[in-house]
Amino acid sequence: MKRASAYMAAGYPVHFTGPSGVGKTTLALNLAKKRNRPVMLMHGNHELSNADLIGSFTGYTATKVEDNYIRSVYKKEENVSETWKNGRLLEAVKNGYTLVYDEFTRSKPSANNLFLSILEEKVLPLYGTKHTEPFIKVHPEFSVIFTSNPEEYAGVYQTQEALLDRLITLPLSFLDLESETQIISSRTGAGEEEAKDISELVRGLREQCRKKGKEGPSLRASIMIAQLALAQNIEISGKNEEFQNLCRDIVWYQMRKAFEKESDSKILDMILSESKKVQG
Ligand SMILES: Nc1ncnc2c1ncn2[C@@H]1O[C@H](COP(=O)(O)OP(=O)(O)OP(=O)(O)O)[C@@H](O)[C@H]1O
Repeated sequence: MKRASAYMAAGYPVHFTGPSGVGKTTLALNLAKKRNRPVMLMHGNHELSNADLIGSFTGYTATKVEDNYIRSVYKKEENVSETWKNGRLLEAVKNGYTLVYDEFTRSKPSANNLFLSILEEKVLPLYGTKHTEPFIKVHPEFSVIFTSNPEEYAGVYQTQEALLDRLITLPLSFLDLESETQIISSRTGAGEEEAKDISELVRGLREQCRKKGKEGPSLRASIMIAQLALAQNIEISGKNEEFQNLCRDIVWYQMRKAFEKESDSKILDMILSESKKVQG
C-alpha cells in the first residue's frame, strides 16, 4: 500500500498482478479510497468497446411545437437531436476520479489502447463520436489502478505490451498464515484458532496445487468455509463429517483443475486427509 501510494502520488499508474483470490481488487479499492476522490470500478471484458468507454449516441429526442392560436396562422416546428451518453472512462477522466480497472487484460487491446493516450499524452481521444473537439484533457486528479491475473495472459501480453510498459507492476502473492488467519477471523467472526485451522487446511491444499503449477484454492475458499460453518452451526473439526463435506464442496473445483489426471477418489482423499488434520 505504501509503495503503491507513493508511485501514484508521483503520477504513475500502478498494476497489481497475481493469482485469483490473492486480494488484488481489495487492495486496489483500498488504495483508491485513500486518495479521497470518487472511485470508479470497471471490469475488463471482451465486449468492452470504445462506445462503452468514451460514450455513444443512445437515441433521439424530438420536440414538436404546433401553434394554431390564431386560426388563420398555422405554425409547426419540429426539432430532432441525437442524445449522447458519456462513457464510463470519459466521466472518470473528465471529473478526476480514481479508476480501478479490474482484470484489464480481459478487454480487447483496441479498447485498452485508449489508455496509451491517457497515460502518455494526458488526453482521451474522442474517435468516432461526431464531437467537434478531437479529444478531452485528462483531469489532473485522475488516476488508474490496474489489476490482472497472469494466468490469463495467454496471447494477451504481446498485444498489450505498450500499455504494460507504462505501468508500475507490483506482483502479489498469498499472505502469510498469520495475516490470512486475521482476515478470515475479522471477515467471518470465527475465533482465532478456528480461523488458523481453516487457513492451514486451505494453504496445505494450495501448496499441493502449486507444486503442479496451478493456483489452487484461495483465501476466498477459506472465508467461505468459515462463513458457512458458522452460519450452519457446523463444528470446525476434522472428525466432523459435515465439516469434511463442506471443505470438499468448496475446494473441489480448484483441486479438480489442478489434478486433472487424477481420479475423483484420489482428489477426495487429498481433501479428506487435509481436512482431518483440523483438531477442533
Ligand atoms: N487485506 C484483506 N483484508 C480483508 N479481506 C481481504 C484482504 N485481501 C483479500 N481479502 C478477501 O479475500 C477475497 C479475495 O480478494 P480479492 O477479490 O480482492 O482477490 P483478487 O485477487 O482480486 O481475486 P480475483 O482475481 O479472483 O478477482 C475477498 O473476499 C476479499 O474480501
